[in-house]
Amino acid sequence: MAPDTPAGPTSPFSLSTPARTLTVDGGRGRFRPLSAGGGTVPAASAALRGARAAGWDDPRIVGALPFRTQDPAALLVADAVAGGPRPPRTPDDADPALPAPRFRLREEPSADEYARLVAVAVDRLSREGLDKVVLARTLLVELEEPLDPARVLARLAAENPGAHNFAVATGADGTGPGDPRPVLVGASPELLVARDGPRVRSHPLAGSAPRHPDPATDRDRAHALLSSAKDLGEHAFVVEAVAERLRPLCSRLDVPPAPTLTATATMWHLGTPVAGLLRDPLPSALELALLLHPTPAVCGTPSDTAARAIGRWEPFDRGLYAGAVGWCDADGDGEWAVALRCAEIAGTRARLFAGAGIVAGSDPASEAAETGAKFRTMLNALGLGSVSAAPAVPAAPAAPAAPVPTPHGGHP
Ligand SMILES: C=C(O[C@@H]1C=C(C(=O)O)C=C[C@H]1O)C(=O)O
Repeated sequence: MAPDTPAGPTSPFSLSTPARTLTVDGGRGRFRPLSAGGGTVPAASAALRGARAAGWDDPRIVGALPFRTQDPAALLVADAVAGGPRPPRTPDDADPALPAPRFRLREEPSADEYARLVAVAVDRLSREGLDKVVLARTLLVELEEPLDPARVLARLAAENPGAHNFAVATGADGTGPGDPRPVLVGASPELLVARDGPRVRSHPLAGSAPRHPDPATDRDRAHALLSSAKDLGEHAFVVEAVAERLRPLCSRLDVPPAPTLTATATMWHLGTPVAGLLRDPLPSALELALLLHPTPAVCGTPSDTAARAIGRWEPFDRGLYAGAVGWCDADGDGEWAVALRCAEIAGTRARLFAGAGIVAGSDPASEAAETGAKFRTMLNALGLGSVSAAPAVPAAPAAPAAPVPTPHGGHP
């Protein structure tokens, strides 16, 4: 395993980015859940003050904010261990010799059902008063051996060196008696917000195309994305929303007039790096994350209408998926990534999430293929890279004798 393996199996929080790693030592570290009462921001300030008064070295709020603001967050106040930049990848990181595990898959909803849902959404957008809505689907994977979140995280970090790689104990109950608590593990390509003193940054993404193994086709896809009117329009909603929220707080805000390409191992995205200088009194990174979330990259435009449509149209609860994962220290500095390209792991089960922005010009089959391609990040990290590639979701391999048991409470 990588020498910088960011967390032991019991670590309740680990985040590793190209700039730093941040880990809560599950064995010896000091941490406690952030009490939900009285609002997140006052609770965070009180917890940080208390921890400082008690002599903690470097108390931070760490964890995850849910997609729906009314759902429970998974936040801790912790004496986190900060490390430097991630060392370069070692050949061992990717576990090349590991045999593909035996597994079963179930889609919720299936790629076809999802495409039908997208068609209905496209049809109803204007009647619902929506310019954009982000619709997601899930993939349930059941393996024979329990998954080790730390190992999955190490593989994600090896395969996605530019990402915000995270593992966060969700705080939810396990899915059955004796089941371990679920951990949200993922490799997000998207920076919701980072604050360093008065400097603020955000890197919204929207508009996507799957990578292709042939370099020429891969380049063609990237160029097509950069000039796609549908994707540029879908992207503009996100940048406008982020700029609109940040501008009143900033003495200066730089918003490039056009997006550039961001590449992950599996996807091309349109991205716009937004940077600014905050005015006094400086909002904390946690306040900024709560202010910006949910952006139209994961929700839609207008935001409230899109959130309600997602609640009606998606046949599952997002929980922490499409929320935000990150940290905020006692000075208010911090960094929050959008919780994407992730899975909730509990024991032998993983629930993968992937969504796509739907606008008037969306093609249902392409959006289904896009979500299929987005699953690849987690499938690869689970050792299921050989599962046939996108377009849609891979067919189940030969073998399943019995149906996959319900892996997620409340979804028969
Ligand atoms: C919703 C997801 O991704 C988001 C949606 C994108 C899009 O619609 O093009 C691109 C990047 C992300 O902001 C996801 O990965 O699940």
